[in-house]
Amino acid sequence: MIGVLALQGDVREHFAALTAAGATPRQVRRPEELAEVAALVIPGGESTTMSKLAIIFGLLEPLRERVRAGMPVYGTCAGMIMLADKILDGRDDQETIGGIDMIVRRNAFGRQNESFEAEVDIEGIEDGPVEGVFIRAPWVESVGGGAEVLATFDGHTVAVRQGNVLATSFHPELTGDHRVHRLFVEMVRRA
Ligand SMILES: NC(=O)CC[C@H](N)C(=O)O
Repeated sequence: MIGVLALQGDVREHFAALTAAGATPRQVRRPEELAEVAALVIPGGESTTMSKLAIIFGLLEPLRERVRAGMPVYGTCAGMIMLADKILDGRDDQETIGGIDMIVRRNAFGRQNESFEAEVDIEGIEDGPVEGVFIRAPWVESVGGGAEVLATFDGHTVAVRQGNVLATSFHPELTGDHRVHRLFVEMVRRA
């Protein structure tokens, strides 16, 4: 059973992608719901709003604890920002869950290009590149020793994995290509 953090963002699209990848998704809005899932997807959306709502719903600390305890998590775009140990260009009061030893810059591609698509080769994904949908997307400015870079675009890191935590700058849930979700479901099965 894989939860989708349903505070804000493209929750429905992740539900569809996870279902297509063979998982059973559940909405997570409350700590009790978090306790019932084995893994979690953090959708794209707006990380400042997600941060605020996670605090209001009493989820921030429980999320940090579960990630520290090894729960598999996958974050796309705003979800990637939520999984960064440190962010740049965030709001002053913006909190993250953390989990990946990386510095992520919010809206990094956005300054050049609000929204675009590009082919991205991802380590561990076979049968060619995925179509990366970038929407006011962050990039990974730097990663620490424990984090593994899985993909770059235009010289910038756009997919990272550290142990059971996976993050992409782009939105595979919007493409109908479920290979990244299948990769995550595999990670969950092996965890
Ligand atoms: N597509 C997205 O998730 C955009 C992320 C958004 N720019 C943020 O800072 O949270």
